Amino acid sequence: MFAKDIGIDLGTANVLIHVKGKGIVLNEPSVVAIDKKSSKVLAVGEEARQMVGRTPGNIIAIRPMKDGVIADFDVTEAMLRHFINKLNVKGFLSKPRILICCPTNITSVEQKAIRQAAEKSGGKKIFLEEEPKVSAIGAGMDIFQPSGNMVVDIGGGTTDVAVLSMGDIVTSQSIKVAGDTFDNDITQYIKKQYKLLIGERTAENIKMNVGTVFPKGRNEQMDIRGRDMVSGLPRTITVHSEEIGNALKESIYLVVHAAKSVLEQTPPELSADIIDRGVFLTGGGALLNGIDQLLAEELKVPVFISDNPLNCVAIGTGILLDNIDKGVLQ
Ligand SMILES: Nc1ncnc2c1ncn2[C@@H]1O[C@H](COP(=O)(O)OP(=O)(O)OP(=O)(O)O)[C@@H](O)[C@H]1O
Repeated sequence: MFAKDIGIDLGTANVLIHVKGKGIVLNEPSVVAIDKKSSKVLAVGEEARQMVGRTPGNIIAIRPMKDGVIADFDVTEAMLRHFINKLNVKGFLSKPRILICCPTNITSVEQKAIRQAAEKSGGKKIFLEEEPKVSAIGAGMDIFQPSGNMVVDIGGGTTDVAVLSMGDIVTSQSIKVAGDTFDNDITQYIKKQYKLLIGERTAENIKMNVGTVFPKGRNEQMDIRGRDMVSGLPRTITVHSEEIGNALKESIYLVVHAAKSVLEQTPPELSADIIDRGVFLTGGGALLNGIDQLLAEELKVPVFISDNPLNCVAIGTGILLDNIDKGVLQ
């Protein structure tokens, strides 16, 4: 009987689900809205994201996996179950195998609980895989050959840097500096410079539309609204690329530093391969303006933004599941 195997990118910012034969069927933010009094889940995904920063006192819209770790396990489990149930796995001809990629820093207890949540939702066999490996595969790298491949995956909560060869990670580093940190840097800068309070979503919009991390990068401006810290009233200001670039500088150099230290620990033969093939950027942070140019300048190797960086992990799960009979998953 044909089972539609399922791949899940359980990211701190977004959850993507890939179903064999269908491609990516679900792509939603990792947000859950909860009624504080009854602890009832009111909304999950995009519907819950619309509520962030806009809820009345008794409702909270939370990101259960903020900062690259599972901050609230019960809510993460409820979210995972909600998304799998949406696929109506129980209506499949036979139980699917489920491959889940989750944040790199989670504990073995959390891993076990994620497995159990997926099993309860109807999975026959559950596999967990490391995110940088799967994103490298999704970016089109052939990591199963005896040659060096380097990937820098900049997500919402973590940046994972890894050198892979023969299907496994040779050297790697994971830091809790990624998209959320950049948003927070922008919020703090606007607060300090303009005495203006802005929400999470405004900070993210500034990062995407005006932000740059390369000195000769884009030169844009944008009007933003927030609450004046002195008068308490709404106020509009205009921000420019250069000032946002300065606000992001410190965090970006932590990413550069992580990439450099992984390269420094890489065996020379594999380093030579990386010079030939270049470094691939995956995850939403790969879309940050100028990040490819900055890394190329600092690492002295070619750097490429992969096609569809936000989808690499989900695409990678599909490729692994297609090759499951070759023993690519344990
Ligand atoms: N155009 C863009 N410019 C800059 N950042 C962007 C852009 N598009 C998305 N992002 C950022 O990418 C991040 C989300 O990326 P992604 O979905 O790869 O993370 P994730 O897989 O959920 O997180 P993690 O890998 O930490 O678990 C968010 O911080 C988002 O703001």
